[in-house]
Amino acid sequence: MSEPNLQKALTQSDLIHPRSVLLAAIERVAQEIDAFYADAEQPPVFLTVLNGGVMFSGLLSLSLQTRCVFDSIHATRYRSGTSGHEVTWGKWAKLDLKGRDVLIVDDILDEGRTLSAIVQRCQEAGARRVNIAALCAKRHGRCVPGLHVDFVGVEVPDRYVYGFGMDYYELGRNLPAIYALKDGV
Ligand SMILES: O=P(O)(O)OC[C@H]1O[C@H](OP(=O)(O)OP(=O)(O)O)[C@H](O)[C@@H]1O
Ligand code: HPA
Repeated sequence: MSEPNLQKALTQSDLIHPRSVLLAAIERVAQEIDAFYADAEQPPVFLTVLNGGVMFSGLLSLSLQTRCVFDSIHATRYRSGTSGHEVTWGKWAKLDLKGRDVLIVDDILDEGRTLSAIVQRCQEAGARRVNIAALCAKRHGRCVPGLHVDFVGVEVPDRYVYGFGMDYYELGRNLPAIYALKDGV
C-alpha cells in the first residue's frame, strides 16, 4: 500500500457524526453511568482501552459525577490497519481488579472480540462486576454472541470508521468527528 493519506481518505469518506452530536451523546452516557453506579459501595475502576478510547474516556470522565479510580490497558486487534486479527496485549491494568466494579471504556464495538477478551481478562483477575461503555457500536450481525455493551454513545454504519480517537492507519485520531470510508475504498 502507498503511504496513507488522511486528506485523500477524507475525500473518500462520509461525515457520520459531527462533534456536537458526539458531545451530546457523551453527556447522555455519563448520566446513564452515574445512575448505574449511584448505589455502588466502592469507586468503580474506570478502565480506558488505549489507544482509541482516549478521547471518549477523557470527555466522559469529565462529565461523570461518579467517583472513580482510573487505569488503562492496551489491547489491539487492528494493528494500525483496517482489518482485524487476533487480540494483542500491550499494557495491562496496574490496579488489582479483584473484587472491584470495572467499567471498560473503549471507542468502538465492532465484532466485539477485543471487548470480549478484555471482559474475560477482567473476570479472570477477579473483578466483581464488569460493564462496558463504548463511544460507538457498528450496525451488523457479526458481533460475538452474548457480549453486552451497557452504555453506547452512537451507532455507526458497517464501514471502516475513524476520527474521535479511532485511526485511519494511525492518522486522524484527533479529528473532532466520526467519518466512514465509502464502500469499496
Ligand atoms: O470489536 P472489535 O472488532 O474487536 O474491534 C474493536 C477494537 O478495535 C479497536 O482497537 P484497535 O485494534 O484499532 O487498537 P487501537 O485502539 O490501538 O487503534 C477499538 O479500539 C476496539 O478496541
Ligand atoms: O471501523 C473501525 N474503525 C476504527 N477502529 C476499529 N476497530 C474495529 N473497527 C474499527
